[in-house]
Amino acid sequence: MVRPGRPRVRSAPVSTENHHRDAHSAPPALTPPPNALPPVRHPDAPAPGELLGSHYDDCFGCGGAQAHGLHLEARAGDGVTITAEFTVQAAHQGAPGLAHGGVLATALDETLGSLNWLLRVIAVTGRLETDFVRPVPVGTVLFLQAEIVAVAGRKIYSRAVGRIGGPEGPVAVRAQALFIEVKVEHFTDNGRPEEIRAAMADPDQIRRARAFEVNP
Ligand SMILES: CCCCCCCCCCCCCC(=O)SCCNC(=O)CCNC(=O)[C@H](O)C(C)(C)COP(=O)(O)OP(=O)(O)OC[C@H]1O[C@@H](n2cnc3c(N)ncnc32)[C@H](O)[C@@H]1OP(=O)(O)O
Repeated sequence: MVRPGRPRVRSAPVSTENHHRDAHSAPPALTPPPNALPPVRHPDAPAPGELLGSHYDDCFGCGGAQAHGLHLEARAGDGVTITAEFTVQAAHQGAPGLAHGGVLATALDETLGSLNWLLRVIAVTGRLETDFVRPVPVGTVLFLQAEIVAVAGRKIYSRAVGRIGGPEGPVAVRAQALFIEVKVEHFTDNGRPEEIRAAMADPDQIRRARAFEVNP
């Protein structure tokens, strides 16, 4: 029933195509092309089980210096896979008591971004498609699992799921992504000079940036 005085929202026919995709099929821009290759774990990648640590202290996803950041902790898995954990804090709410969808997308993005370290490639997110399957209450630990599916030139195709209630619990969020390999100049040419200068002055950061950049 339409209440008087309330503008009526007209809905156009909606394609149901995306609603019936299973977790393993991808929309066209996220489907690896026929010439794509399986990802190759770099010989110097962190060993399975090793914590990756933060790539940058001020990163909203993993940095320790961000009071309201996610403080996401990622751990290398077998092959080109990663697991990560993130505890939803009160600062991460959208609806009362529930995680904001953008924060959950950030957790997926950060986990997927960390995967590229296993290839020793610097890459940024080009496309990130997220399905929000279940609400995630404040206080919940989100258990993330991610893997690189294929690589085609500079394009890295990956996917991730986030579960609640335990590492084998029900899926709350999932994502498919396309990362694009970039040179370190992507950051040095575009980032705000103060932070770039500070990052470059930290010897450890430089080592990490080099490690990310070079795939000998
Ligand atoms: C100090 C240093 C520290 C370093 C630390 C690193 C840590 C990392 C931090 C991690 C934090 C977490 C992660 C984050 O949050 S990363 C932050 C969020 N992401 C960004 O800010 C990226 C912004 N975008 C760009 O800079 C450019 O658009 C990029 C670099 C991505 C591509 O521009 P570029 O000019 O270079 O390349 P191209 O345009 O020739 O495209 C190349 C190919 O890719 C395909 N394509 C592109 N986009 C899309 C799309 N949207 N859908 C589908 N396809 C797309 C394109 O068709 C082409 O395909 P093909 O024609 O070859 O087949």
